[in-house]
This record gives sequence, structure tokens and C-alpha cells, in this order.
Amino acid sequence: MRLQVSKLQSPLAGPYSFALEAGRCLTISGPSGAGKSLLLRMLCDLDPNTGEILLDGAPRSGMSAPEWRAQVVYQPAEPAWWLPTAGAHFKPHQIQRVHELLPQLKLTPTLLEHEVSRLSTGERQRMALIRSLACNPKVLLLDEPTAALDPESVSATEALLRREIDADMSLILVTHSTAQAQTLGQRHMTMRDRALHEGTP
Ligand SMILES: Nc1ncnc2c1ncn2[C@@H]1O[C@H](COP(=O)(O)OP(=O)(O)OP(=O)(O)O)[C@@H](O)[C@H]1O
Repeated sequence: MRLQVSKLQSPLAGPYSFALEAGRCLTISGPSGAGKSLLLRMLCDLDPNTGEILLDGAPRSGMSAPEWRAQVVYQPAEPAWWLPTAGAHFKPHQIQRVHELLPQLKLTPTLLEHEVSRLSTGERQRMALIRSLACNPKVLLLDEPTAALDPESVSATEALLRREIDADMSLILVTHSTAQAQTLGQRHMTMRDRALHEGTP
């Protein structure tokens, strides 16, 4: 099992227990404010929480936070940028992978040199996904990754995510799109009042 979550809890949300296999996608939907982002933040250990998570059988409690977050990568709905250009956020060993990913999301390499603030919202959102995938995560936690995208970019993003899932990445995807949940997810959960319910999208 790729991810085994037991009794994950914070003062604000939980407890949550579920498991996700390698190369599978779990989608989570639910009304605004239901607690979806709180769950993703706990999974990548950004907010204080109790409980245990196993990653390919290895307990999170035995890893440092950076070690954990290198493998369980969280992309919030509005990702932060801390350097002037998108390209500056990549490490040298990631560059080849970045150049493979750019055309798959219909982005040109010149955008790497533009000021992040000059990129369109949709370009920034796709660039953020490239940043997440360039880490080669075992588990990717995505919060509404296509919210700002036109239909063609949504299709390109979904196709890329499908290929990554088929290549063994596990994805937990928060989405308000029923069609997207059906396209990408093998399992679906709904968050209501900070409780998770298994079901159909
Ligand atoms: N640090 C915090 N302290 C107190 N309340 C918080 C904190 N962070 C989030 N909340 C509250 O917890 C609730 C769940 O927030 P969360 O961001 O998980 O919602 P969500 O389901 O992701 O919503 P959306 O679909 O709008 O992104 C919200 O009411 C939010 O205001």
C-alpha cells in the first residue's frame, strides 16, 4: 500500500483513516469550508496533527518533515512563489524533466524566464504543477489544480496526470468537477462537516 492513514487528527479536523494504493487516484469533493484543504495540509505535515501515516510501509514518525514533504508533495489552490522567475524555482537536476513537462501543458520554455507576476493565472497554475511533478512525488496532493484553466488546458492537465498515475504516482485530488473526478479517480470521497464519506463523485 502506498499510503496508509490512521487516525489523522488536529484540533480543527479528523480523525481520518484511509488507504491508497500506488498508481491510484483518490478524489475528494465537498462544499467550500468542509475541510478538504485542512486534510491535505495534515497529510503533508504542514499543520500540527496526531495519528500515523505509512508511506510504502515506512512510518512518517521516522522521517524528518523535509524528507516526508519531498515524497508527499502538496500543491495548494494558490501556490506560493518566492523568487522572481518561475525558472529560478527549479534545481539544476530538475531542468531536463521541466523541459519534458512544459510542452505537455502547452507552455513554452521562454515562460521560465518571465517574472512570475507577469504570467497569466492559468500559466502560473500549470507552472506550479510542473514544480510539483519535477519533485517526482510518490504521493501528490492537489487542491483544485485546474480551477483557472481553459478547457484545452484542463484536458492537457488531466492527460498528464493520467500518465503520471499510470507511471505509479498516487494522487489525492481535491476537485469540484464531477467530470474530472470520474476521469481521473478510481476512488471518490466527499468531505462534509470535516467528515469523509466514501461514494461516487
Ligand atoms: N488555522 C485555522 N484556524 C481556524 N480555522 C481554520 C484554519 N484553517 C482553516 N480553518 C477553517 O476550517 C474550515 C475548513 O477549511 P478548508 O480550507 O479545509 O476548506 P475547504 O474544504 O478546502 O474549502 P474550499 O473548497 O473553499 O477550499 C474553514 O471554515 C476554515 O475557515
